[in-house]
Amino acid sequence: MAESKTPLLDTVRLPADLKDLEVADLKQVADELRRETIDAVSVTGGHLGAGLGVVELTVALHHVFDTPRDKVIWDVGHQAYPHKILTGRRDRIRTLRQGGGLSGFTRRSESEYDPFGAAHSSTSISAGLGMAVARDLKGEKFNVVAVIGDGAMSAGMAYEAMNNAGSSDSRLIVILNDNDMSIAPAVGAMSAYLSQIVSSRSYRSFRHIAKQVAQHLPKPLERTAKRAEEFARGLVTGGTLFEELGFLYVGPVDGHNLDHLLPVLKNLRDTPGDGPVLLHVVTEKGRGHPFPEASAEKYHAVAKFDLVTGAQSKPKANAPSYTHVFAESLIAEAESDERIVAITAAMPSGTGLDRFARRFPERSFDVGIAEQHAVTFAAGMATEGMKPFCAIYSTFLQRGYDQVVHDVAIQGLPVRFAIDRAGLVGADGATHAGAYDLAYLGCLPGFVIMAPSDEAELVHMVATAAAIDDGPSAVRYPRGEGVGVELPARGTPLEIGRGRIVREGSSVALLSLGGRMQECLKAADELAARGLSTTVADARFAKPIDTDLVRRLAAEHAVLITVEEGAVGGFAAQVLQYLASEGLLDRGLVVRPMTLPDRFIDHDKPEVQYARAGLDAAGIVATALTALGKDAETVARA
Ligand SMILES: Cc1ncc(C[n+]2csc(CCOP(=O)(O)OP(=O)(O)O)c2C)c(N)n1
Ligand SMILES: CC(=O)[C@@H](O)[C@H](O)COP(=O)(O)O
Ligand SMILES: [Mg+2]
Repeated sequence: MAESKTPLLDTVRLPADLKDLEVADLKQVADELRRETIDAVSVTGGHLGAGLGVVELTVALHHVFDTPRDKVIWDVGHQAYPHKILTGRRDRIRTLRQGGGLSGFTRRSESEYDPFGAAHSSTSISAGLGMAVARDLKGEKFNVVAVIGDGAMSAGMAYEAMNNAGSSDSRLIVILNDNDMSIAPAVGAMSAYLSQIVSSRSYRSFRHIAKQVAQHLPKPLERTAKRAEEFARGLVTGGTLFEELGFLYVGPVDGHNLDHLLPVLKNLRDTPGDGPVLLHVVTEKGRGHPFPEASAEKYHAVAKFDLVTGAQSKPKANAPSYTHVFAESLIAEAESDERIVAITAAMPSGTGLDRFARRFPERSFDVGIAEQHAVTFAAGMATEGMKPFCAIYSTFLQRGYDQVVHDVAIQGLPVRFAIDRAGLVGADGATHAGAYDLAYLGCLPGFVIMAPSDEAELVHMVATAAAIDDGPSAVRYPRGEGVGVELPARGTPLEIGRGRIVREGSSVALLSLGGRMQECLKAADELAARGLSTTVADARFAKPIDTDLVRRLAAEHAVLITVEEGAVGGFAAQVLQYLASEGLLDRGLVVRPMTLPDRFIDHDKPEVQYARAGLDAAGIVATALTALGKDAETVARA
């Protein structure tokens, strides 16, 4: 039998198995855990860099704390693969992000060692404080540890939580995992501030930290006086921002050095005290990656790869991605309009705006993970006559919703939203699905909402958005590659609220919005083969809808089916509202709205997710046949 490459890790099924190990053994477990993480991700693909950076921290936390009684909350959860391996999920680790397999993030339903589900960033301090306060109210005793990255620390939620925690008596341990990286290099004043702390102080030894902790964890009665003293000390010595917010700041500590980490964590665990503590650990994203020539940003998420050569097995692209086409179209528009500016919230490569930034560095803004700010920042620019394109994934724009309503829509400001990852996104699953934007934007007066049926349409829609100067607009498009159509050199603005007929028929009308067009065309072929002549129309606009087109389709067909990659309440709701208000449903027209179903769809290949949602050609055909009152067998025989 081949010798195991991970002999010591093989003896660790649960964190309890780490408890009695000596430091030297824990170091070996960490080395083996890193190897196992790399091996697993080479099979599944996924978020590799963040996990590799917290291998030692993960081992140390599970050795020192009594999980799952003590709660460890991983912010975002994309760094939790080593945690999953140590918490009873090693046997399924090679199913990460695959259909039916482990989630790529933490998830309460997956394990009692995941006390809080995540995937969107910067929630850990709020959730941790909630747990700590509940614990104290119930008179229970356990530790709560929130591990948050420097990138996640740029979001408003983290500050809202610290503001609350800093005035709370509840003990919460926040570990700031500072690797000086978000997905892209970390940006902003906070990042510069953290770098300044790290460079101005050498790593703190346990002796130093033990003294620091002993001095600064006052007994409850002395607390107020002590706080005043800390504040005064901060003014004199330039104490950290965290101290001034009411945290005990500990660090910086080398997050890869177990000799330092273990005693510091034990010290925090064993020293009674109230109020929050922040332990600043410094780590390297992608630490120990076998192919160090790749950049740290490339480590963030990888496709399956060959363990020997490092070659990633990405399927060959047959067409440019929508993201790429968006970026190139925006650059083309910006060449002739210097008012165009582009904003991303920490996703420069994901949104394609890294290309824009290379061409127009001074007109490009990465504001960090700060979607709420990104939206209102764009609104501010719009008031000054700039033409902001705010490029945010559909799922992350949810966080900026009040800003979209209050700062953009109500003021009628011409902010252009480039909403990437619309629809189902595959391996990231339900947390990242772009399911709701059609519903949450469609209800806002004055918004123009577009969705391209192919990448050439996207080029025209970017040009349309650039031309809309009297109110907000949005273009939403899916993850992944386009259809492979020829691209125009430059977009031509579309007539607002005007769709188009793609194929003429007579029995069934398929009114498609966005990326399901190819499935509609396949469905039309299949229906035609069964003798059912089918019209296929491209709505282009979810708002305002093309009422002439809807009226015509309703008048000329027995069945009208709308198809969209969005949740209930989106495009179909607009069409049904119109049909019902105009009395067009009163005379026997059969309408079927095809949306994402009213449930969350787990991670899987996108095509499987869509099939499960009934939004593939087969689902459309079945819907049409049922609407006509025919079953597939009868039609096939006829
Ligand atoms: C609200 C939100 N915006 C954007 C993202 C996309 N995102 C996932 S991880 C990440 C970087 C996080 O950086 P950091 O917290 O420092 O963790 P690291 O990957 O460096 O360990 C970003 C931008 C997200 N998950 N949630
Ligand atoms: C963890 C996270 O939120 C991002 O890394 C996300 O997984 C990126 O998704 P894309 O791969 O679609 O850019
Ligand atoms: Mg980071």
